[in-house]
Amino acid sequence: MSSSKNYRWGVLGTGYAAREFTSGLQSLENATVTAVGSESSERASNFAKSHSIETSFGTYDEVIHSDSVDIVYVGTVAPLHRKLCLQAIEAGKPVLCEKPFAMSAAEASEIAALAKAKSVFCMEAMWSRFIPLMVDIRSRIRSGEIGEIVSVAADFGLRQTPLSNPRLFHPEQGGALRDLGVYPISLAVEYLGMPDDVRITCAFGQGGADVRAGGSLHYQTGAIATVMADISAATPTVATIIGTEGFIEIQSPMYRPTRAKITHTSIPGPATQSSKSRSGVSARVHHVASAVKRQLLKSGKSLAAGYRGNGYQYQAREVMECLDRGLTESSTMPLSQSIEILKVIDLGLLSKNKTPTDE
Ligand SMILES: NC(=O)C1=CN([C@@H]2O[C@H](COP(=O)(O)OP(=O)(O)OC[C@H]3O[C@@H](n4cnc5c(N)ncnc54)[C@H](OP(=O)(O)O)[C@@H]3O)[C@@H](O)[C@H]2O)C=CC1
Ligand SMILES: O=C1CO[C@H](CO)[C@@H](O)[C@@H]1O
Repeated sequence: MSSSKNYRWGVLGTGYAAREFTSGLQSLENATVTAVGSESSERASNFAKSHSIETSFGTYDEVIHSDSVDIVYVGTVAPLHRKLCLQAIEAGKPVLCEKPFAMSAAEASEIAALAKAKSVFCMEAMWSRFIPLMVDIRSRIRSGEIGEIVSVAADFGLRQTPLSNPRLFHPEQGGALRDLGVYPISLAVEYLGMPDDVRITCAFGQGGADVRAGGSLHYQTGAIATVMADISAATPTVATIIGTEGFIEIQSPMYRPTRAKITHTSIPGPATQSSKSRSGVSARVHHVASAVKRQLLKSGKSLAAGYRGNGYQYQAREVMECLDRGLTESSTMPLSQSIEILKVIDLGLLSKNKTPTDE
């Protein structure tokens, strides 16, 4: 389904995310960016010129209250997300807000509560969930192709320094967990829900930001997720979703993938004649090895799906389709999960085993 109405978007922010999002949005036929806002009228005006946007404002507030804006995109640094989302919702404007959705689960809950009270649409810009391959993977998992999900493993690491990317090393504007960890955690929360126990530890840099974070999420069902995020070292940036009847390996970059592999597994059959005739440990080893071989023989169907442009437009299309249908939330990225992602991050940042690092 694609939205029929033409929606006018107002962009808050003029940085990297705002630029990428605006380019993506401008590739959609039914969306127009009509206004951009910044804390500096010069930055807003330059952004408007380079993206052919008709109006620029030197405040975010003017965009939110502009009569020519139907939907607000919050693309500023995270400490401003709460305030800007609340202002937009108060003004009755649907909001799409960058990740991390807020600075804490408490802030996210406040936004979600106001959106609910005012019946205004609000969604975290977790663009990964709307990338075509992720949509395909979701539908396979929902139809039971790999059975019940018991484990998710995902990492996202970039090799950056405080000089190459100061925002990432700012304890409030970045940090490994809030900036990159949201993607692995979002995947775990999507397929396993809110964990019953979070065991994440962080290594903090001299500037106070967590530069590396890793650990596990545990569920009463016995399911376990492992997550890793790093802003100072590149990691494979891959993900694996494991079910009782198979697994899906999402190739790099796991947050906007185009390739994956699905493997269907089977329960190893009874021991073969030859292994039955052997005795002791060697027979057992032979039996397990041949079972593994049989499983691998059943494996390995490639999944591939490209995406158009920079991929940021799919989340915007979701917002507009939800509005067409009169919804105040997306079922693919519900606010309850944005809150859960931040609960996990809050717990991770509180972890007792803080390790200092030179980075
Ligand atoms: N979805 C994605 O792929 C990506 C998402 N992000 C997310 O987007 C948000 C912005 O990140 P990004 O665009 O990379 O950051 P940038 O540093 O490139 O831009 C930051 C933006 O926030 C505004 N801002 C307001 N107050 C401050 C302040 N005190 N210090 C710095 N900037 C400020 C800036 O100014 P002004 O508006 O006044 O011009 C600018 O618009 C973050 O939440 C980040 O996690 C980031 C990268 C990619
Ligand atoms: O969210 C993000 C997605 O990827 C970017 C790098 O390509 C990050 O910098 C960013 O914060």
